[in-house]
Amino acid sequence: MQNTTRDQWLGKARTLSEALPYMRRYAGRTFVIKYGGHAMGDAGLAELFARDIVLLKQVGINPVVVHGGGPQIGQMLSRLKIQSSFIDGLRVTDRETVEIVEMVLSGSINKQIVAAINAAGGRSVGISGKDAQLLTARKVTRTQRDPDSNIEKVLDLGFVGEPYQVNPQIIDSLVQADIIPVIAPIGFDRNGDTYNINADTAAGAIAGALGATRFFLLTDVAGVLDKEKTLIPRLTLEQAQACIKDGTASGGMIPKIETCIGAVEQGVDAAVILDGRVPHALLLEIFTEGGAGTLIGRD
Ligand SMILES: Nc1ncnc2c1ncn2[C@@H]1O[C@H](COP(=O)(O)OP(=O)(O)O)[C@@H](O)[C@H]1O
Ligand SMILES: CC(=O)N[C@@H](CCC(=O)OP(=O)(O)O)C(=O)O
Repeated sequence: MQNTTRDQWLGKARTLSEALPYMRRYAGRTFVIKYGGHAMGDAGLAELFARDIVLLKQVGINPVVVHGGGPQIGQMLSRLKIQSSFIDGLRVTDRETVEIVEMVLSGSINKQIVAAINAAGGRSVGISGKDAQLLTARKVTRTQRDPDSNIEKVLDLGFVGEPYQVNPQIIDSLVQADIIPVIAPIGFDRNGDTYNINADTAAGAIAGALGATRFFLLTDVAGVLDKEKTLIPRLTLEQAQACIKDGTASGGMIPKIETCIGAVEQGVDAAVILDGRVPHALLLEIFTEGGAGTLIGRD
């Protein structure tokens, strides 16, 4: 019994000691963390996530949180009896829907995350892509070939946007004031229209514009899995492309990998896809030798 306790203590000490070189390496660096709607489902996990973000700040890293909330938007729309459909993983968003999307993302979810970080001892401020012109969006278009006529038609997704211009000044100002920014993926255009932006895409564009050292995508799988469902710990940009081409990645994993590739090409050192349902997934990934998810980097 006594030995177990001693071994446990030694184990904890070893883990803390192992973290030291990583703390040194990452002090002063910016990490962008995309916190997905599935990953934030459980209240206990959400509290641990907030504590981990505060810990990162405490050891000198500058965390920037970009959140999603797809399942929560879906719940609100069904409560209001508004139908919702998706094209290529993007929610078709009419004028009525974009109001609900903004209300759920910028209103309730954003403030819940901010409150959790503040309750864990951090100083956090919630903004959306509309604040200080952070995310100018342009309308997303998709085309589909009609199988009978073979004619390509343009599909209208409504107010679905993609980042066109990222102006990260407001993030820099918050970071310099030691505040942890929490960002809702809502954009605007010059006509004053509001756009619903996929949270992965928004986070990747922000990570790229900030030249972040790391970009983390917290999701509901261990990372990128191979065809035998085994976790792939590391992918080069070429290998990541191949995963999409050869069908290893499908569905929601495709835009995630594409976003990671885009972020690395824009100057992010490495992007990591990891399981947000694992307690302290971020800490394990950042401060331990093995890491926890799939790291996508230049080499
Ligand atoms: N090779 C793969 N490795 C891991 N997940 C994959 C792979 N191919 C497809 N997926 C699917 O991608 C999903 C993650 O994308 P998505 O559901 O859009 O996540 P989120 O809601 O967190 O944005 C996984 O739950 C899994 O079903
Ligand atoms: C255009 C589009 O599809 N926007 C997403 C925005 C939220 C999101 O991306 O949330 P997750 O990261 O939790 O999936 C949506 O409406 O669901």
